[in-house]
Amino acid sequence: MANYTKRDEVAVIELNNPPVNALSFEVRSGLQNALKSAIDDQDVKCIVIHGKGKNFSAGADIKEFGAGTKQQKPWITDACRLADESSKPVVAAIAGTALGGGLEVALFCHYRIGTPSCRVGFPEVQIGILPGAGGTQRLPRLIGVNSSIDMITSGRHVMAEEAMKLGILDKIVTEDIIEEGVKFAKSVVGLDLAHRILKNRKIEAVSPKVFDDEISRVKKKYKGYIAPLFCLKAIQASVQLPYDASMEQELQLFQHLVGSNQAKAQQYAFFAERTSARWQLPTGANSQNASPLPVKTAGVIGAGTMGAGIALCLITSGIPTVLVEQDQKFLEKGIKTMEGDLRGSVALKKMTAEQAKKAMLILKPSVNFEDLHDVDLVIEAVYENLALKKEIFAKLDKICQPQTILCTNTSSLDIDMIAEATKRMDKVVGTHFFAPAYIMKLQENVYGKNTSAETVATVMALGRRIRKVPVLVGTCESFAANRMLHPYVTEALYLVEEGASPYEVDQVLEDFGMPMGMFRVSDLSGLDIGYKVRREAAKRQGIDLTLGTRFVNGERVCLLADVLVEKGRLGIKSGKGWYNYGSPGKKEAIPDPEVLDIIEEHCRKFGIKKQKISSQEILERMQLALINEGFRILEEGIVSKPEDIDVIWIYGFGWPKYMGGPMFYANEMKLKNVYRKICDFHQKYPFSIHWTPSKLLARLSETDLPISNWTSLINSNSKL
Ligand SMILES: CCCCCCCC/C=C\C=C\CC(=O)SCCNC(=O)CCNC(=O)[C@H](O)C(C)(C)COP(=O)(O)OP(=O)(O)OC[C@H]1O[C@@H](n2cnc3c(N)ncnc32)[C@H](O)[C@@H]1OP(=O)(O)O
Repeated sequence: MANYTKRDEVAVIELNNPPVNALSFEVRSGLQNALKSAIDDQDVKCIVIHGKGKNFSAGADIKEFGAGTKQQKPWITDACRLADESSKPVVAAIAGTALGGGLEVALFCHYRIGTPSCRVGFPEVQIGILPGAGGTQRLPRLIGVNSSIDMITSGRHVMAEEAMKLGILDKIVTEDIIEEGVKFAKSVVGLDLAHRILKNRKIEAVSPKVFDDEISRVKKKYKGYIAPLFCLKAIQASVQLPYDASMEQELQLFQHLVGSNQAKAQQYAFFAERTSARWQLPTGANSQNASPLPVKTAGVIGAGTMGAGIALCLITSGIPTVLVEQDQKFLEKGIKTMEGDLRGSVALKKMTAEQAKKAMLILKPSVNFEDLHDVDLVIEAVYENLALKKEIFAKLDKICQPQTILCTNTSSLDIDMIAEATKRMDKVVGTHFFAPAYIMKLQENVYGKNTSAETVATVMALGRRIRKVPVLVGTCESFAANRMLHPYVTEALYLVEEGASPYEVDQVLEDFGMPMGMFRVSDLSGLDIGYKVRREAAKRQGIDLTLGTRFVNGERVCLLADVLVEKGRLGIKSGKGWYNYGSPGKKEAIPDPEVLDIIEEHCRKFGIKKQKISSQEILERMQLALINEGFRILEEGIVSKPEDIDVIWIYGFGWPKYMGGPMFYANEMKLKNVYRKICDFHQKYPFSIHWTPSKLLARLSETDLPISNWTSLINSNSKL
């Protein structure tokens, strides 16, 4: 709803829908009625609109765009048209965020003032739609076409200072926002409002070439996403058509997008991220009843690629950090990497040179473990070796304060075994970052059997603070993220053995929307890593893995990647892997006939008959293999809800948001179809353990219920 009060001759309208004042039906009706009252009231000379609590408004209520619901009238435009027509000045007083429809409300006002920390923006593209209440028409009239294209197609939030420079804000105020709003509104009473009404403003002439260039840029930058292209169409309409006609065009484009599959998937992804922040432990402790410990200072052990990246996340979030390496030379190398990454961020305008400098000032590089004595939390990021990690944790247990939380960045080792090296098993937890740690958003937090709720709450809160998307998972071999990768990678290798080329497989995945095909990713990570991991794992089981091995414990294996390694093809670092890169370190991946010969030779050796495999089969086998593993992970309680898996794939491996994530994808395919196809593959490939259908999937597929119901069904266990 919207509250209406008066302060002398000033009407104050408060958007009231906590926590973010989303513009639900009640708020829109309330705003319309309040504006009407203020305009009709002879004593009112000016009007201020503000948001209750910390935010002005986060825009339209996204839940109202859900499948099948039509937004009830009044729409934002209906409510705000009154402001356009008002002869009394209307001022938007912005604290916190004014996003999407929230900013559109503000653009209907004659003036906008904001606090120094306020943010404005049109993030609609991120949920698959466009600003549908005149944003694409009014912003270009206020700040010009080029800046509008940037803001609307990127969806980025613009901070107060930049908003002021662009002309979105008329003033930045430092005192109480309502008081300032009232003061400002009084000061503009009697001034001519004609030029303050945005719909009346002339729009600059822009050549069609600008839009042609922008279409090419957007297609490349936001590959596969349709919303940014629709935004461009709407902005172009603002240039080409009179206001009323282009508003109509904006609405039509909006309506098309709002019913699209991409919008459905992206909005699902928006809420999945928030759902996955609501964690729960098997003990019943959860994000509602556990409190995080304060993290004022942190430590990182290991200044390699991962350690340096993690330290960078911490210092750029304002957390003073001690970075410990055992060797001065490695430490210096790590610092150089960090400085280089910061320079990159400055060049990309993600931060100022001043901010980068400030970040480095709170880094304390050290070769002395004792320097970790007073930090609140330590993240160990040395290489994957259980004995080494145990040794480090035993040492940390002695050096650090009793309340200090000890985290490991292990991607596969048993958290409980690491914790056993300490006398504080409740304070040991996995914080698994993804390479490059400074860039990738996923933080897979792993609890062990003794990890306390307080510890989990602390690392989940830390994740958000350092701008990551934290997801909580339980302990199992490779945890949730990498465990799901295993069948995906394995199936890709089988497909290549059976007749698809690595380049066809990659093309299919990239056409689907993955940022890189599986074979390109392997080249980037280095094929030798998998080679070593496979050999060590086999050794632990007493198996001697050779290039002649075809089965391990009755399961088919394909060691084609190892054949490449033994030929010196380690990936990008050696200039050759699945692709040819010309020379080591170069990034351009060129398909290599030599690799096709190696595959040919491998297949001849084992008598494998090659056949034509369709793109559809490639996609289905790779996606369904990982989806089946996802259901097993869910079934075992390693994650507590399907959204966790989708968030992991979106933020850890670049699954396109417009496809929602693998569990959402399965939901869209209908589980009975997913299950049937998995059963078919199981029958066809009995020696691939990953095709054994998940029992949970089998049971859920009988219910035909949508993904939003799976968690309660799993928890209640009633119908399963
Ligand atoms: C079909 C017929 C056509 C009808 C024509 C209609 C014409 C349409 C006209 C206008 C259309 C406008 C489009 C929009 O405005 S779409 C919304 C655009 N805004 C956004 O995308 C902003 C989304 N929100 C955020 O980015 C963040 O929430 C932020 C505001 C930055 C606050 O972040 P933070 O403090 O971290 O808090 P949370 O993200 O955890 O959010 C708190 C809870 O609030 C829920 N939330 C947030 N925003 C919305 C929203 N816009 N709608 C509904 N709910 C929202 C969020 O889910 C959290 O909920 P919970 O605690 O339950 O998880």
